[in-house]
Amino acid sequence: MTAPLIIALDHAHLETALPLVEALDPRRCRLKVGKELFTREGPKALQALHERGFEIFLDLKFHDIPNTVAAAVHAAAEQGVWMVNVHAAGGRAMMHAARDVLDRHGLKTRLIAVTVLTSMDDAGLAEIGVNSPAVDQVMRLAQLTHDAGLDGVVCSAREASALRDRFGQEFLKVTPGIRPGFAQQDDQQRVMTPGQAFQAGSTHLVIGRPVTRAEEPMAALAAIEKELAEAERVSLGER
Ligand SMILES: O=c1ccn([C@@H]2O[C@H](COP(=O)(O)O)[C@@H](O)[C@H]2O)c(=O)[nH]1
Repeated sequence: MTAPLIIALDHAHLETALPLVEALDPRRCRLKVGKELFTREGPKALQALHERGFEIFLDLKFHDIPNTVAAAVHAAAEQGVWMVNVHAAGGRAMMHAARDVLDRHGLKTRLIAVTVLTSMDDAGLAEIGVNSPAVDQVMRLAQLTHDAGLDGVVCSAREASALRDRFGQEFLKVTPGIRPGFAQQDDQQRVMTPGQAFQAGSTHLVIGRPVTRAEEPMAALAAIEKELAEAERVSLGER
């Protein structure tokens, strides 16, 4: 199995993230840099992680007018990140513009779109005027994302099997909200365990606090890898 794990470096400073980074191995995982770390440290954080051999998912979830988002996606891709994302709710024209700028410049950075945040449940969606279950809204935004030619979506693992059925294995399903049995749910609503997520068809599992806040992060990571290997054995046995 090529490592499907993406560790979310939700640290305040590069300096506090580096001890964990030094313990990790680029063959075992990719790294996700999000709003907090990037806002404080900027491109130098990407450079430091690239120098250590990691592929980076720059998770800034761009959501603005097409011209602005395309320029931001271009800027991210120029820094050599493996993956970048936008909000699908920004709409078809915005996603087209982002796709187009990468294609015109021959940039291979994966471009994906956030459907419904994993911290949202049906009640939370209703509060913002979306009166359909999360899974329906995910499928609606994923269809738009697919039509706009993006490489995949951010969704919860709970929607992964429906997405696999409609769009196939190649369309990326990047799933945060992963909670192993030993971890707390925190602010996540639509959660699954690593094994369940793998079996449901997640192509990449984003994991933050269950590893980064664990008393022994490397032991937590090893337990997750063991669970994934077991899930893979089961799924191979089923074929
Ligand atoms: O729908 C989404 C989109 C992004 N995230 C990000 O993933 C990680 C999850 O961290 P945990 O500590 O494992 O909860 C975090 O960086 C979020 O910004 C998400 O959770 N849900």
